[in-house]
Amino acid sequence: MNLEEQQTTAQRAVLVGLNCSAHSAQEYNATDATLAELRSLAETAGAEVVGIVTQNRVTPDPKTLVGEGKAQEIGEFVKNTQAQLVIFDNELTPSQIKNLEAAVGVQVIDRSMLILDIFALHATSREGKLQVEMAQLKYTLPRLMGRGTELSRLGGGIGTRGPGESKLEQDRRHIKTRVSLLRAQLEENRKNRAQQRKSRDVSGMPKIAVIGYTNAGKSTLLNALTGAGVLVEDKLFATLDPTTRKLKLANNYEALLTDTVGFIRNLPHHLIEAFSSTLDEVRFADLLLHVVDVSNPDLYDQMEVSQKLIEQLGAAHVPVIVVFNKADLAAPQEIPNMRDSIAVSAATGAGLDELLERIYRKLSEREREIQVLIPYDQGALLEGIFREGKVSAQEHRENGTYIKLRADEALAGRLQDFRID
Ligand SMILES: Nc1nc2c(ncn2[C@@H]2O[C@H](COP(=O)(O)OP(=O)(O)OP(=O)(O)O)[C@@H](O)[C@H]2O)c(=O)[nH]1
Ligand SMILES: [Mg+2]
Repeated sequence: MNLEEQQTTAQRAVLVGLNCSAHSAQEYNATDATLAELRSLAETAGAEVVGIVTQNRVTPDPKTLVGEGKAQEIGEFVKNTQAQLVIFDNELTPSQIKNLEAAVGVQVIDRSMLILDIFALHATSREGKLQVEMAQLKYTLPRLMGRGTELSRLGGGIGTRGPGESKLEQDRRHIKTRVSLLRAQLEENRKNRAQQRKSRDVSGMPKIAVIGYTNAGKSTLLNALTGAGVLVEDKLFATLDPTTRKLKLANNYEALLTDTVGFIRNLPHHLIEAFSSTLDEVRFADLLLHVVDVSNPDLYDQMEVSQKLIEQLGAAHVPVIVVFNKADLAAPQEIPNMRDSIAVSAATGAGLDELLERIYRKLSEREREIQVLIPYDQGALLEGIFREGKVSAQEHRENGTYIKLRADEALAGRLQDFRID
């Protein structure tokens, strides 16, 4: 049975956001935008949001995050609305969860647990499931530990679902063994991916990764450009497993386009760690298409979040084209004018031809290191090599001149027959 079908009626949920003026850390600053996002996340997980409670406080309360009085107020609200679940926008410690559950009388989870829950619902591949389980064992489990029988009473609700679910009632020793096993399997996966990448590299096709905030339209763009048929949904984190398709460009030039898992603010770091093998697709790409939902009022913050994650993933060196998607929903003056950016609509197809051209141009500018041996009777080639390439080594050999250089696509193409790398 599908996990999503297990929950026949929506769980009624109250959302809570704390805004601490004295805190610079983003996770302590719930805003209208983060709460709107929390609502989408909750609805994607199958909850019905019955109310939102907020508090402004100078610093978080170590015991209950919000103040004691506020916690009681939430409890009242839960009773009046017959809510079954309280979801905090801010990160909670295991002891805060325990104290809050005692105060409000129903299950309490935080934003990261909710995100992991959605990941658990949407993971389909074996690798995806292993990655989610690893993150759940590391993040969710410590927050659910020690509740013993209480857990079975709460059983199966949002925040406790997924491949890690059956492990929740096992003891720490078993969990440790499971974590080591998962780590070994994920390492194996990483090696396989590296191997796959290597064989793709041999094909010489450049690799493009489609990245960006969740729900920006990455899968829709992949489908529109390649006819891939990837699932598209107005839900957060519809895509967890990367899909790669061939992209045909001008002059019979081809590239590999990969759709990736979406980004979101305050992404649990255990999740980034667990997904590192799929996120390697980003680091080793030759070009990133950073897809932005230009119709979202939160677009600048979303772009910043994606930018930071690109850096965190070690992909800051990869060239980027910013794709302002959903242009059909935005007024032209709302679309930012930036270097290396383009407005498109993956839904209507507007702007896609120009995007393909830009991709082609950007990839042709791409430089890579090659090694050539130029026979002495082909000396005329040397002039072009020294004019257009960046030569780092040169040596006269018996059957020609050996040269190591960085060359763009055009030069590398001209030298194809003389390559020895
Ligand atoms: N109006 C409009 N809607 C779009 C456009 N592109 C995508 N959408 C819609 O936006 C929603 C999200 O699209 P997806 O392609 O699933 O987004 P994604 O970035 O892959 O999302 P995740 O995989 O969940 O991170 C869907 O409802 C799409 O139909 C567009 O250009 N215009
Ligand atoms: Mg997607």
